[in-house]
Amino acid sequence: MRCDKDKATLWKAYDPSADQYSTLFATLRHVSCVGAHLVPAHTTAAEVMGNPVVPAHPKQRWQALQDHRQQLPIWTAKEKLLALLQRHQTVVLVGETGSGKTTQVPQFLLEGGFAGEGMIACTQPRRVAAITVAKRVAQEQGVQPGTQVGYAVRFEDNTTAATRIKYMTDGILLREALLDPALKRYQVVIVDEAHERSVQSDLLFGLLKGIQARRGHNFWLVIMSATLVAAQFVGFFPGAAATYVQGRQFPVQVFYTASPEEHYVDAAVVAVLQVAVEEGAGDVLVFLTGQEEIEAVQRLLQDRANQLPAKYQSLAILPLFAALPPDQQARVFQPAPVGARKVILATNIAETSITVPGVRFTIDTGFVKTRMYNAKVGAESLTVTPISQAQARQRSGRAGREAPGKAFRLYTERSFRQLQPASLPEIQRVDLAAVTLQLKALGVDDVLGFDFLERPPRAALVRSLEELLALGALDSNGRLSPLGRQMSRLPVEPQYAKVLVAAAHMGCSLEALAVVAMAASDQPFLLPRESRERAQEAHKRFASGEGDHMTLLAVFQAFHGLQQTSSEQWCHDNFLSRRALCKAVDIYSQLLENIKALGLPLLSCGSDTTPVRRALTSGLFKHAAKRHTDGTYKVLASSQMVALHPSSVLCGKRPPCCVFSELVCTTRAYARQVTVIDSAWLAELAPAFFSMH
Ligand SMILES: Nc1ncnc2c1ncn2[C@@H]1O[C@H](COP(=O)(O)OP(=O)(O)OP(=O)(O)O)[C@@H](O)[C@H]1O
Repeated sequence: MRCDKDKATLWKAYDPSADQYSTLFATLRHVSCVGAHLVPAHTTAAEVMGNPVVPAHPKQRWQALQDHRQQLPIWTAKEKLLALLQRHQTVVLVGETGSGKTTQVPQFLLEGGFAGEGMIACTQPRRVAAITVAKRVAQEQGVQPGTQVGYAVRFEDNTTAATRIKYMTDGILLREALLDPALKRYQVVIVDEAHERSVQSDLLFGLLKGIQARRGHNFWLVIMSATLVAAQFVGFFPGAAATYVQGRQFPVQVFYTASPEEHYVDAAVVAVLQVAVEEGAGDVLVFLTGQEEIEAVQRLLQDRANQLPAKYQSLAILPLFAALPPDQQARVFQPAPVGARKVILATNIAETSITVPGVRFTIDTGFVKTRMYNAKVGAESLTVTPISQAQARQRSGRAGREAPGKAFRLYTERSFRQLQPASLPEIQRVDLAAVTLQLKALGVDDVLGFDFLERPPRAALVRSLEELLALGALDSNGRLSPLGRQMSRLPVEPQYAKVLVAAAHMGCSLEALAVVAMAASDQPFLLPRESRERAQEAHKRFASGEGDHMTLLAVFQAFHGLQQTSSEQWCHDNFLSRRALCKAVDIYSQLLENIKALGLPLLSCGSDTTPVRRALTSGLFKHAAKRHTDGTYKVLASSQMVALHPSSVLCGKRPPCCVFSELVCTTRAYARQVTVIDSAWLAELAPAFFSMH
């Protein structure tokens, strides 16, 4: 749908040549701040008013929730769905975003007796969705989250023996299948957002099909999706039936720009300000591609919103991305401070399943960051790519959850029509080593013959088998080795799992755990524009001549010993992100428990870090590189030429041989997180790989 006439002005505003743009922009840029202000994102409504928020009577609130539930379109399909499940073990349910699938279907099945004495699992591609939906459904059931309705995500299990409906990430269900291959605790598994086709859900489809064949009539599957992909699933699961739910609760008006936008980030900023100026009440959800971009937009918006005249609502700008700590993510779901409009700057983690209360407007930049595996180079990279039409619909769908909404797409209608109908399934474009290891651990010996919904490229599967063989996770017959079984129990990529197991045998578990936890966390070094040089000086204190991993280790060790009170000041003085370091400590503790559970020794190598670098070599050898005469580096496995990343402490130091964590492809190929090694270690620690090459 094109924008209606009176709103055309809004979109003309994106055309720099149009008067509207310059007028509005001038207003926004030059009006001095007369009372308009930004409410700090963490201020609650009660704080702004100076009064506590008075909750409505719980009984009334519960009744209102029940009334709301029954108005959802899915209620018209309740009886039909239950009747279908009496006749079919698998039902594919297609319904528009906001029709009520995620929140209602598990409750229908529980009330319909399908859980028997067991549980209903409902999987989500993302943890934030699993957590928020579980909390909502617990409210609707009138119970505390974690009791009858609970959730489980990586590093957090909020369920008890009383739990009957369990929301979880698809990865968690796969991990449960490692210990309980028939998933006996569950009578029903619901795979939600099936169209997203995450690697984990693609593995689940094949696995669940096998479980259903073995368990027979006591195990139901419900595959839910907002897009029309029913035929593929019906064809895959024997005897499956499909059903459709018409309609959504509230309409969403979709707007496009009149002409293509050159800079989508700028366009997003202007669009938010225009909503603030031209639209009525309601919060705004903006889709961007990643943390750095979100933080940049947050700064820009804060600067510009400060100049809005007082008559416009203040903006409470809140980021939302996967690496954000849970308490900060939770702020997004709280009401906006009184007199303010929430502006949520999110990655695609806000794209499916979740309802952000208050959101009436979405702004869709049309881009997403996607993981792509380059088989030639044998490395993955994160690239900003256009979204698919299905993603655009999901994004718009977030606007009409509690009332009619508006979706502003920062691209033309023509561009929308040119987008792919759906994104390429993740399993077709990522490194499959982790997938193959998981399948082997689940008892699937013939990975090439596994019943995939859509088979990944054979060459990619073969390559992943070779990689696991080189890591020692498989024996020469292609079966999971004892080392491979240990690796499969560690919730990190296979190469890091190998580092951890090797480190345990080399007497340096504690150091390796710290390095892996730091590598898995976010960038800890802060470089504020205004004090860049001071920050660089501070960071130099941790720099190790042996490379970035040892530098990360030094930072971790210095931080880990601090008290909570002194750590804030210490991080501030050293220009380090306390958030990233706390996250690393969290991951460290989790991995420590995993290593203990495997019965591996937990030893420290003290100040000689040679064993840690050797352990790193035994996992990262695929990323080993030797210095070339011209100072660039040749990756031994692929012969690709790379440079050391400018952020590396080794940049300019030219060590003869190194291993690195990842390849980053921007204007040229860079090795990021680099460690100096002795080239003789390669043949010693990865003989299978270096004889193959
Ligand atoms: N946390 C919440 N707070 C407020 N309302 C909510 C919440 N979660 C769900 N709702 C309400 O329930 C409705 C149905 O949500 P539900 O997630 O079940 O829909 P859905 O069909 O699964 O949508 P999608 O495909 O987008 O996930 C929402 O539109 C919203 O009105």
